[in-house]
Amino acid sequence: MSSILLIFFLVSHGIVRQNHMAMALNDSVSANALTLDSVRDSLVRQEDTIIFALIERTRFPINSPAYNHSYAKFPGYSGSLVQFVVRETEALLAKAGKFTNPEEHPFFPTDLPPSEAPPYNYTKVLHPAAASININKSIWKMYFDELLALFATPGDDGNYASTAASDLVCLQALSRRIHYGKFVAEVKFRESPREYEPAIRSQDRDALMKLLTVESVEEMVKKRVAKKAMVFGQEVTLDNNNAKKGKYKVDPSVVSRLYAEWVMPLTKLVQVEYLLRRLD
Ligand SMILES: O=C(O)C(=O)C[C@]1(C(=O)O)C=C[C@@H](O)C=C1
Repeated sequence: MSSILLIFFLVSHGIVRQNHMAMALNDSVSANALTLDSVRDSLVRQEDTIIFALIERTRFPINSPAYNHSYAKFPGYSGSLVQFVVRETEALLAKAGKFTNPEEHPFFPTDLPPSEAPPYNYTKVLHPAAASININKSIWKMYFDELLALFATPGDDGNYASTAASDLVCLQALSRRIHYGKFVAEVKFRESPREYEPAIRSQDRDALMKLLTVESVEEMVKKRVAKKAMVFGQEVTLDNNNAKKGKYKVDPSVVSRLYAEWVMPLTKLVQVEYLLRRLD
């Protein structure tokens, strides 16, 4: 029963998000309305999603059996509980049409079932080569090998399935944000094709990285996400005297570091990968 509830939660969650992002495509990333401001607005909004997802994950301690390959045997699987939850959920959401949206990228793309939903005509914004770019392997590694230990408290409360469901929400939010680099790169290319074309023709990664980097924006992003972590993660009480000042559900410096060391560098990597293929 509980696994049915879990799947139901994940499905409804995925579908709600998909509708939200489909709106984003229609509203802010329609082919003509594509501007650097509109894609940056989406990145700013996605910060909220990521920070709330991290806050939700902090409801559980680290719960390491969820990541231990020998914890449980699920039929047909040799991996961990979290792999089982992510694979099974992605298979279900694939049938419901999730991955027909160019903003969505599966963590386990091999053997995904086809969509059984009626096709939706997403605005075609990206170069077709975008479909070949999926860096979720690096995002998975970063999340489990580096990030998790920085914000989840030590301990074990037995809630492994819910923990895995929370991890999935974090992973999806991070993946969507990082792969949004495709849209950022497309808008940058459209705004100054003459600047980008020589570096694309010579397949010069370093030159592309230099062209697309805006350090002042990165500084702003790092400060803003730390501030959001303070605002979203504070203890809210009606009694001012009881407010636990300076105690946040997720450490603002960890969120800032997440963006500085992983989210922005990986978004830039996606941008470079996309631009390298932009003239194919
Ligand atoms: O806003 C941009 O111009 C982006 O390319 C996005 C982004 C980011 O990931 O937030 C990445 C590279 C830039 O150096 C600044 C910010």
